[in-house]
Amino acid sequence: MKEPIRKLREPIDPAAAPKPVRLVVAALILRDTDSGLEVLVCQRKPDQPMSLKWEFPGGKIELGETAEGALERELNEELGIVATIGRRIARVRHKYRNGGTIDLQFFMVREFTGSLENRIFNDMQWSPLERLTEFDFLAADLGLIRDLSEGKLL
Ligand SMILES: Nc1nc2c([nH]c(=O)n2[C@H]2C[C@H](O)[C@@H](COP(=O)(O)OP(=O)(O)OP(=O)(O)O)O2)c(=O)[nH]1
Repeated sequence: MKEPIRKLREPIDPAAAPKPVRLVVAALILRDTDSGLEVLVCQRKPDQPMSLKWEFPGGKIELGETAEGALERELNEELGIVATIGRRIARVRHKYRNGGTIDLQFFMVREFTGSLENRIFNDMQWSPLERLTEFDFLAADLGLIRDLSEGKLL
């Protein structure tokens, strides 16, 4: 027998409702040097949430965008480049302590046009893969940072 539809007595509390998962894309922009591969790392500003932590450039996927399309847009906004988005290297899900969950996809970028310009970050640096653990990265990135620094992914 079908359950009758019951009237909702309690008002819905928006603060108690689960937050939707945020879909985020980020780029491992790589360059070859005589001493090996380097990747571009970026530091969040002091007035941002999770201030001064390090991350890879990127951001949230907007409605109607593909992951690659979103990343191309973010890299253009943040760094002033037109990037060719390469293969996806990793995907992680992470629950931050504020209750927000992110689904984070990392893509490789080996080619771009334009010159890198720091438009939004506190700082930006090229890091050899084996030195990535010296940066204070966002918690969701830590597994990837360990694997990259141990030469496991690239
Ligand atoms: N771009 C980027 N974001 C990351 C990384 N790791 C990680 O946890 N994130 C999180 C931080 C942010 O909460 C979210 C990216 O959102 P965003 O770049 O569009 O905006 P935002 O920092 O202002 O974040 P928010 O306050 O809107 O949550 O993903 C990473 O390596 N790169």
